[in-house]
Amino acid sequence: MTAEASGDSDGREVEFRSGFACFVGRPNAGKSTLTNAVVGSKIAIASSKPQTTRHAIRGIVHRPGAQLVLIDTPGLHKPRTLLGERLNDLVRDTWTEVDIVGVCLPADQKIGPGDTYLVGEIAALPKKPTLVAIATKSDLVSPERMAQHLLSISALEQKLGVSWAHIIPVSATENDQVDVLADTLVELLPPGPPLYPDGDVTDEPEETLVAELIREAALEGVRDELPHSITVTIEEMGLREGRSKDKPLLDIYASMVVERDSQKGIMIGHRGSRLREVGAAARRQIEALLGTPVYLDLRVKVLKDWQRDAKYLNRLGF
Ligand SMILES: Nc1nc2c(ncn2[C@@H]2O[C@H](COP(=O)(O)OP(=O)(O)OP(=O)(O)O)[C@@H](O)[C@H]2O)c(=O)[nH]1
Repeated sequence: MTAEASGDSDGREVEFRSGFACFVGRPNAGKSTLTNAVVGSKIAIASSKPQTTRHAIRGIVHRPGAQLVLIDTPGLHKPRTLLGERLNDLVRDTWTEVDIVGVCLPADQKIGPGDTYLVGEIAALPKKPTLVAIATKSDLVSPERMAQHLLSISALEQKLGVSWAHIIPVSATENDQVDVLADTLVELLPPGPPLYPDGDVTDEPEETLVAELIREAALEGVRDELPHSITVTIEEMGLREGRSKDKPLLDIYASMVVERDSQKGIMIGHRGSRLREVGAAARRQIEALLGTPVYLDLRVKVLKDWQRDAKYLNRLGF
């Protein structure tokens, strides 16, 4: 058996498949949760606040004879800030690079203008990816409602001039049909060599994952426009020197960046209570992800109106 081919049950050589897929859908459609479920590991931040995904995070699904790389994109939305515009560009760039696009259409909501706009945009791309329609959040609806939803999805083919390779209902939270979806995506991949070492689940640098986990903890319980104003930077990260190999400690110095002094107050909380809670929650998640005890030094910084400022955006890596 070579690295690029594996035997099937009859002992014949089958070609290795590899490629990229991404999930698209309106904000809150369940894209991040589904990416996590398919990859089987927590790599993309999922939260109940719409539009909290900012990075194209890749998760890697390994199957005998195939490798699927999943890209998690932010929801496409009407840009109100420079950050919004850059995020939309990022989404469009991603669509042109992937082999498969999974369009997430939440079963608990009627297909609306936002969805048809999105599918229409993909249909107009010069190089069309293979399209799979995914009826997400199947656990929230009755079989009757699901049947109706699947019919509406099917009707989009004629209405928008697209063609679904498959239409699949899934529940990411109940882990229903997630395997079926993963297998389907893998089957649709073109022949190609493995793209990542066996066993890697993501190519995101550890620092990005850590920053995302802190941001996820910071988003817990905040309201209104604040979720969009928070970003996290890692100032320094490294194993503490002088510790024995079996007792490592990872030092992380991180800042939660907000746009205004008033937001800083909210993030810190009464006598620092919120900051402590966020720090503790984030530390638990980071330790679980990296398997190392962590010392987390977490601060709050104000970068005035960073979402509208090109200089800040560049500095923050957007
Ligand atoms: N009941 C149920 N809830 C789900 C399911 N998948 C996602 N959710 C919930 O829906 C909300 C949004 O999920 P996300 O995965 O963050 O959605 P998203 O499409 O990535 O959102 P954006 O980042 O805003 O584009 C969260 O509260 C999830 O817990 C599902 O299969 N069933």
